[in-house]
Amino acid sequence: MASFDSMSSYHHLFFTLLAFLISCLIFLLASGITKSKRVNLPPGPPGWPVVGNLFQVARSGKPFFKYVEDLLPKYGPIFTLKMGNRTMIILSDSKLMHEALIQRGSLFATRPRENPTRNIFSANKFTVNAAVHGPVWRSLRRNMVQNMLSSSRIKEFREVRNRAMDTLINRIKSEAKANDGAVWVLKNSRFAVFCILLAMCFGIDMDVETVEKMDQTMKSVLITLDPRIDDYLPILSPFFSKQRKRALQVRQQQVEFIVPFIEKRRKMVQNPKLSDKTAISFSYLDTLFDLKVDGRKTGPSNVELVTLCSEFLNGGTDTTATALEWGIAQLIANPDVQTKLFDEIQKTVGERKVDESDVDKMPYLQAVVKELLRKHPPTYFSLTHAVTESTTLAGYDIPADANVEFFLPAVAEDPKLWSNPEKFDPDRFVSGREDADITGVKEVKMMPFGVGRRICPGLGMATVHVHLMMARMVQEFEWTAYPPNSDIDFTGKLEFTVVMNKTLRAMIKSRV
Ligand code: HEM
Repeated sequence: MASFDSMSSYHHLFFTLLAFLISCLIFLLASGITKSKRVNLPPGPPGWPVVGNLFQVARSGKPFFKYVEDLLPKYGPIFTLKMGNRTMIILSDSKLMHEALIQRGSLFATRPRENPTRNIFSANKFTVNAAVHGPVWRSLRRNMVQNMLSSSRIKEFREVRNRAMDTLINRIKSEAKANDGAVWVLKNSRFAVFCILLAMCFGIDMDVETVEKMDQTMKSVLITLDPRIDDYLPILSPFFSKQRKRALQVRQQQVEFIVPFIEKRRKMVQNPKLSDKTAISFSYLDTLFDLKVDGRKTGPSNVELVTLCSEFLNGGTDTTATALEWGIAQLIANPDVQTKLFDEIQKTVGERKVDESDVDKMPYLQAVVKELLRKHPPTYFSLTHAVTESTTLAGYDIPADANVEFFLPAVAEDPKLWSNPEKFDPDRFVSGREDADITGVKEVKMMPFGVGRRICPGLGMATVHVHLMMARMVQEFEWTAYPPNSDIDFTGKLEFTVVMNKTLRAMIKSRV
């Protein structure tokens, strides 16, 4: 049986390869006759026919961001990588980013076509992040920004945040007690922010078990969304039928798990008497049930609601927790910064717990967080952009179907824009020596949240979360290296965000 199976898959492989080679030939002939002379793409490393640079990237053994970083000295501010049937144009220069995203913002404001797996999970681009620039995107984004993420709405969830912060501190305390003072930073921050977003999204405070199940569901979705080679070479898709089946299964599990929470909330909204004691007065779902989406007659279906809720949770969880992990690592490596921050907290709030309204009165905390987001943007690329119609930039063609990528660390560590960019130095912002508008309107010097029309709508809320967690964690504990006196390794690795290669475990000592 086994040998028959392998024979048939051998034939399968043979005919697919044959088809692949014939397609290569047709492609080469066709592109030779039609296009190659007309499109003046930015320069880039020479690639192979059809696959382009795909195998060079895959075989380099480097994370993609490292591969790109290593090409910068040679190819500079704008270059091309051909990844199978995708043309990727990578920007790494502050002025070009400003031109694309601010000066010519609406032209660069759309998203490229999705691969089939992403289409399943985005319900055919029915999310703020995946929608093309048009009426659906406008309706979904307006709703998210105005009805959920405006500063007045964010304030309404203050109690949810306070509860999550108390839980965070208690979890850290008990983990330290059980492990001679050692705690994992990413895992704990992630749990705290996930609890906040879950409550905001579904309108209930969830117990630990449900939170963990929800987390598992979200994680399996993110793993399924990892790019595969057939995303770039669709001709290879016959070899990935198992993965496609698995993606559909994961989607079904996600929908089956989340729809009951949606239905529960729907009933509560229709009949407030059904609310139980865990119910919160307002939620993201409430804004979505009857949402009018331009160009559509009906509101979102349950499957679409699952998609929009997942976007809300995924957008803000790993990004925020990643910032905390790098932040605590920097406080450990720079004890003078930690002391200065603690002194400011003490001076500002005294013995009571830090409240989010204190943040305005703590310029050093703000400087630490800003420096942290400059030095360690949680994602090294903004989400992929595309142009609404073919255009040129820096004298090169940008075709309408190209992926336009913005490499964020290149500007945040550009020695032409920053003094000592390598150094983690919050004082650069306090002394007035340097500054940067994070929205990039006048100039792009750092863009951890992107800039322009697609700028992260969660920016305001995310900064509240990072400031508050950082302040509470430093107010309660003194952070040092684990194992004691060891050096922190600041290399990063790509998971869903760029996290620390060696996940941060730290020693804490209670300050009270
Ligand atoms: C420290 C935390 C966060 C960071 C670093 C971050 C970063 C980013 C970046 C770089 C983009 C891409 C911008 C572009 O396409 O040019 C983005 C988009 C987005 N973010 Fe965030 N984000 C964070 C938190 C959040 C939160 C809390 C939410 C919501 C709950 C959120 C929801 C979104 C959405 C929906 C988009 C897509 C916007 C669009 O396409 O119009 N993010 N974010």
